[in-house]
Amino acid sequence: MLEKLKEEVLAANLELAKRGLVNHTWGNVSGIDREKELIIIKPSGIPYSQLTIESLSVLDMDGNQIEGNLKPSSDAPTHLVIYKAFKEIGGIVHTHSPWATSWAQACKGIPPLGAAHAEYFYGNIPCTRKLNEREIKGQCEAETGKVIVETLSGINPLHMPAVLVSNHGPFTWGKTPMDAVNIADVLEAVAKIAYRTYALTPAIRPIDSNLLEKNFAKMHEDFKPSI
Ligand SMILES: O=C(CO)[C@@H](O)[C@H](O)COP(=O)(O)O
Repeated sequence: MLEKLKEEVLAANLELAKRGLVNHTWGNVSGIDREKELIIIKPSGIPYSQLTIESLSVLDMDGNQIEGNLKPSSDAPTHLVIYKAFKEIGGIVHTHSPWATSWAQACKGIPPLGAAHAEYFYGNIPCTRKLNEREIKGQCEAETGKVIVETLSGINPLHMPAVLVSNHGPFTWGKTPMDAVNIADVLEAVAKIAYRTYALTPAIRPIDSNLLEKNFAKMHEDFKPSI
């Protein structure tokens, strides 16, 4: 089971690079084995072109390294906090993809402006509050996870599978690592389209709530629309 998950995490990391969602060594994908309570994550600072099964880091839920000789991603504490809070997810992606990161750096959520957004995200893609000085000087990556969980409070994470971290970039998730990559890809497109929509019509209003429901329901069998 862990070997299969390693294959999935490697494939998802390589796909992230193939789709142009990451530059240099930025970003990372992880996956979780809920039975064994272990996560597998990209090693820190390693180019995507050099990734192998053996280079991946296996961590327990306290962040202790169980397998792998390389340093795990510096974002591992963020991933761990998210996995502990969102039990229904199996994979997490972090990127600095330019359009989504532009919104994150501007500390702005992305309102639902059209059907493409509504098929994947049920409402405004939220942006976290900024970390305070104590959080930045403390365990900043774990605090980033906490502020993500705080931002998604009361929201089904599979209905809002993305967040923008203020002054940083996007995190996305899904049932599998590859699902989280697909969401990162859609998020980047939605962020670009929304930016251009505002450029054309700065006073644009969000999509009608009935249209939001209808489009979201089309893609999510578990979602029961009120109309
Ligand atoms: O956002 C950050 C750093 O703030 C990271 O996503 C880096 O882009 C990659 O870090 P490593 O996974 O290589 O440690």
